[in-house]
Order: sequence, then structure tokens, then C-alpha cells
Amino acid sequence: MSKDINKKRNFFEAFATSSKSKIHGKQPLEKKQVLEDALSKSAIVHKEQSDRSGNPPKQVEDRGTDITKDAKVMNAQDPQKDEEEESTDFKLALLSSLQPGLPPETLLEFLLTCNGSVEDASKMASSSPSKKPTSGVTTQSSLSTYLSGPPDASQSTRKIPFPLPAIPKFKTLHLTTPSQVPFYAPTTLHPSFLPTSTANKLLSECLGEVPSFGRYEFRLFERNVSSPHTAAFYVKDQEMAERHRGGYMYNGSYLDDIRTFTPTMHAVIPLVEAHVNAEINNRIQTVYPDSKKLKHMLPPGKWHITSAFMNCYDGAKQSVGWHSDQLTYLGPRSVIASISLGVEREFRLRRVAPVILDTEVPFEPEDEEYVQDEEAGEEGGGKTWKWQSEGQASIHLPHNSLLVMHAECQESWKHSIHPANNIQPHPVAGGKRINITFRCYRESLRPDKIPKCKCGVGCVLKTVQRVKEKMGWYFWGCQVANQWKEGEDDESGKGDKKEAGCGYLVWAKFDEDGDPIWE
Ligand SMILES: O=C(O)CCC(=O)C(=O)O
Ligand SMILES: [Fe+2]
Repeated sequence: MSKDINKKRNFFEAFATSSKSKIHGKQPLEKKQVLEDALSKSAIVHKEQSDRSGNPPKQVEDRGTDITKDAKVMNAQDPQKDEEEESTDFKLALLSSLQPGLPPETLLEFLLTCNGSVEDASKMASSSPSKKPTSGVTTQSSLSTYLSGPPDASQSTRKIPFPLPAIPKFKTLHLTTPSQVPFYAPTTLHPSFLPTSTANKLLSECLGEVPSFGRYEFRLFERNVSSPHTAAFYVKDQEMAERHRGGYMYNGSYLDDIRTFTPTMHAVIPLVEAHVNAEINNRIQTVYPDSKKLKHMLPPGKWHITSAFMNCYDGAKQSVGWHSDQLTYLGPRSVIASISLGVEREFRLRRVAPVILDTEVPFEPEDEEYVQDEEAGEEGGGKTWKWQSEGQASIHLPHNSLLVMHAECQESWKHSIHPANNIQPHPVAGGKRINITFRCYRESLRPDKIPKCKCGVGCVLKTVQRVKEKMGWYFWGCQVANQWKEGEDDESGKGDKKEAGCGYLVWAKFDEDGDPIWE
């Protein structure tokens, strides 16, 4: 490390310990350690562990060498600790103290190009005659900028593993730069996705919608999900809205409030579709085995937007609990594109089942036993497969970022929006975060085409996640079992407030491209 860097580091260290440690009550010694890590590794490694009784965290041995090489490993049990961790902003501030006079956008590009290493980014900035990175186009301002180059320079040199490495149990891995994201979660993140004015227009339009949102949150997600936030459902046109009313069901209920896309939602659709299709192609070429799409994925280029959920999280405490999105109308191996606007919040992901490449199922008579096991939870009976419990990835989603949840995400991972201790208010949105999850519903899974159970309503599509021998198999099950009884919703989203349903189950078979095959 050069003398110059050391000098600047000492200056910055003094600043950091006197300001940030006051805010978070962090000890200067710990901060010093973190700073040293920031300067010597490609990203900060911070390993702490505390027990459930609330004893203070202690340094522990490194358990995930691959992970700790370039991302932060954090304590999953202690959200307070998470708050104290350094972010991209922190690294940017550090880099800016080493390279004064360069604008933050340029510094960010250096940082991204160097995969989060402050030291490398500083060296590169010093030696570059133009003081501009030559590659690493991640902070695009338009789609054409992105499409003309690789999504991220660091990804073109380092292969994303498939399957992804396990995140150590009880850890939260904070992925501080977009280039780290696909190495630990089946997602890709693009900050500054829309042109600034479009993002701001979209945000204003969405904020105008929010006051009329219902709190029918429990119906939108799987049962046992605590979802203290508001949401509404949108489709692309009136014809589809008509079709949805009284047709599509979410956790046992019909949605009465079906809206059509706002003008700016319509306007951004071509950008999102082109980006997602490019991302899918890139993933097929560079991540999936033999450069082939996974079984049941849509053919390349076919992802298109039919509908969206718009979510609003008003204040730090609003959140959505762990869930995966209902597959019923999306079908297997679906891709979801998620735009975030307003306040930055943490999106967390954890793997709950392995990614099964061959999900071929035989046609069989109803086999209730396996479903009961599946529903029984991790501690279920002898036939259940206790998937090793893993830690979680945390992705910070800033205003105007686009996160793509790739094809293996819904079947094998769960996601959540974590409650925050505090938030940085957004100049326009105040304490609110708006999120739009764009979806591609399949024509072949329209409600009139999917099986009905003995209760007479359309089934729900799920996968087996815990029964070893049938892992990854799809089945159509009774939707009524998910239905909430009138007046019995509560904040916990737990309990036995659902109807028993008829216990219907048939195995679901899909072709290569994920369309159903009916017997
Ligand atoms: O707010 C988010 O980013 C996630 C929302 C979500 O999980 C959903 O709409 O299914
Ligand atoms: Fe979701």
C-alpha cells in the first residue's frame, strides 16, 4: 500500500470513527479493522456472531472462504449490527478522500470496475490518464448504453458458479456492489436503470396511486407471510382486466381491484422487456450448464410483460415476510423484473431447496401423503428432506434500480423486504418505497385452462421442496386450503384461519418451454 494511501486512510479513519461510530455507537477499534479490510480486500469482510440471548458479538473464524473473498458476511440474527455496516456509499466516501476532485459517478465506475476494491479503484484512478474507466458499464443511463456493452466488466472475467455457493448458516451476506449480486443470489441488479426523468415521473405517478391501495396484503402472498405493506395489482389493458375479474385467484381469493398500467408503466415496458430478455440470454450463455436454458424456461426472447404488482412500503417498519411468488399463472422457471423507486430498502434472499434440473414427473394417481409432508415444514416426517439451512443474501435496492429474479429464484429461493431500523428519506417519496414487480403470465395457464379441485375453484401450482425423492416436482393443489375466512385476518398471517379445502393434488407436467401438458 502506498504511503499516500496510508496518509489519506488515517485521515479518513479519524473522520469515520468520530462521525459514524457516534451515530451507531460502534467502537473505533472495530471501525479501524473494517477500514483495513476495505483497503486490503475486494470488499469488506466482517464476521461477527452473537448468540440468541443477545450477548455481544464476537469475532469468529471464517467459514466461507469463497464468499468472504469479495463480500461482507454479516450476522443474520442481529439487524442492529447490519445497520452499522459499511455500504457502497462508505467505500465511495473513502475513495473520494483518496482521489479528491473526481466526481462521484466516475469514482463509482472505478469502484464497480474493480469489484468493490477501494485500493484497486484508487490505483486505477491515479494511473488512468483520462481518469475514466474504460469498461464496467453498470450505471447506465439508458438501455442503449447497456446493450452496447457487457452488463458488468467483472462478470465477463469471472464465471458465476452454478449452482451458487451456500451462504453460511445464520449469516447475512451484504452484497455491496451490483457485480457481486449474481455470485450469491439468482438475481441481477442494475442501478440507474431508467433515464432519470422517466424514473421520477414513474415515481410521482405511483405515489398518486398509493392512497387508494388496499390493505389486502395477506391475499397477495402465500399464507404464513407477514406482509405489513400495501399493494395493488395491474394488468396491461382493459381486456385483460376484465378477464382477471372473477378469474384469477390469489391465495384463495379473487382480487376485485384490478387496475390497468399507468402511462409511464406502459412507457417503460419496452425497456424492461429488452433488458430482461438480454439478461436471460446472457445467463443462458454464461451461467447455465452447457449454455442451455433450464428446462421449462420460456424460449429466449419470449419474456414479455402482462401484469404487475405495485407494492408500497411506507416507513422503515413496513415489510414483506419470506415468500416465493405464486407460480400458478407464471408457470415454472419464471423470471420477474422488479423496479424500485423512492427510499432504498433491503431485499433479502435465502435458498430453501436445491435447483433441480430434471423435474420430469410421471403421471400418478393422487398422492396426498407427499403433499402433507411438503406442507409439514422443515421438521416434517421421515420422508422429508431437510435442506441444509443457509444464510441469506441482502441486496440494497436504491431508487431507479432494476432487479431481475432469474428462472431458478421462485422454486428454490424465498425473498423478503426486511424491516429497517431507519431509512434515508427520499426527496420526493419521503419515507415511502415503491416497488413494481413486472410479470409474464402464460396464456397456457389462464384460469379457464388450469385444473379445478373438488371445491370447484382453480388449483394452485406449487413445487415439492422438502421431499427428497420428489424434489422439484410440480403439483396442482387445492386453493381453498389457502383461503382466509372472513374477518379473521390478522397481522401475524399465521394460525389456522384457513379452510381445510379438499386436499386435491395432481402432479403437474410441463414441456421443455414450460407450457402445461394435460392428460
Ligand atoms: O418489494 C419488493 O421488492 C418485493 C415485492 C415482492 O416480493 C412481490 O411483489 O412479490
Ligand atoms: Fe415476491
